[in-house]
Amino acid sequence: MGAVAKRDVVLQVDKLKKGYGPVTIVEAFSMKAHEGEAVALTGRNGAGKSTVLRCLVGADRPDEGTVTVGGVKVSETNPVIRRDVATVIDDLDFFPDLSVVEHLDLLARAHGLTDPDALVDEVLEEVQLVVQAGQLPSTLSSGQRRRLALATAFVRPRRLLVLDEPEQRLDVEGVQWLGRRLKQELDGGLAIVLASHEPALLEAIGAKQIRLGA
Ligand SMILES: Nc1ncnc2c1ncn2[C@@H]1O[C@H](COP(=O)(O)OP(=O)(O)OP(=O)(O)O)[C@@H](O)[C@H]1O
Repeated sequence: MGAVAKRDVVLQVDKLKKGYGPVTIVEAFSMKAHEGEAVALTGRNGAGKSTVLRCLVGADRPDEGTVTVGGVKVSETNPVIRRDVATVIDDLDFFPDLSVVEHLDLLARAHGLTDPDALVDEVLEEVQLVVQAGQLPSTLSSGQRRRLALATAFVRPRRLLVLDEPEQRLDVEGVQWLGRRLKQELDGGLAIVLASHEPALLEAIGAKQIRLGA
């Protein structure tokens, strides 16, 4: 029997508590995600999945508890965290006057890739936005905007991928593609944490499931 390689912990959450006003949404929430591991948050609408994900990427500050990535405490402004964590939590904050290809090129360069053309072309092909490469985000269909948001995660360095319902608005083939793509990422050693209502996607990537709420 071959030895199983020891996988490093990428994300560690300890006793996270987060609420809004007097309402506690999550409490005493702890989890880990190792290299090559997918962890899915499931549960009903309003259970707190997005709330947890926002705390994981530093977009929201926990009321209590700690979140670390590679041993470094998470904050959105920490350059180590910004380098290591690729996030697709929503797809609304595009620059209105940059085309699809310019978005991907800018992002890749901002993360230190000096000649990203080949990678950007490859990712555009993969998300089927080659024809739309010159369009502004506002002219894309809703599913195409989702594809662009997902593409942004694949043109930059990453150790941890955090995705909020990545299957949203994708067509059937798109969801199947996403399953295959995320599996490749896992095989390459990435850790993935996602919220999802799509059991087929979770099965495709062999995600460990954590159910929030009742
Ligand atoms: N900024 C906010 N102010 C007040 N309440 C909020 C805020 N953000 C979220 N909530 C509440 O927190 C709860 C959890 O919301 P959250 O978006 O985390 O749920 P979710 O599990 O991701 O749901 P869904 O499956 O519908 O996406 C909801 O009751 C929501 O109304």
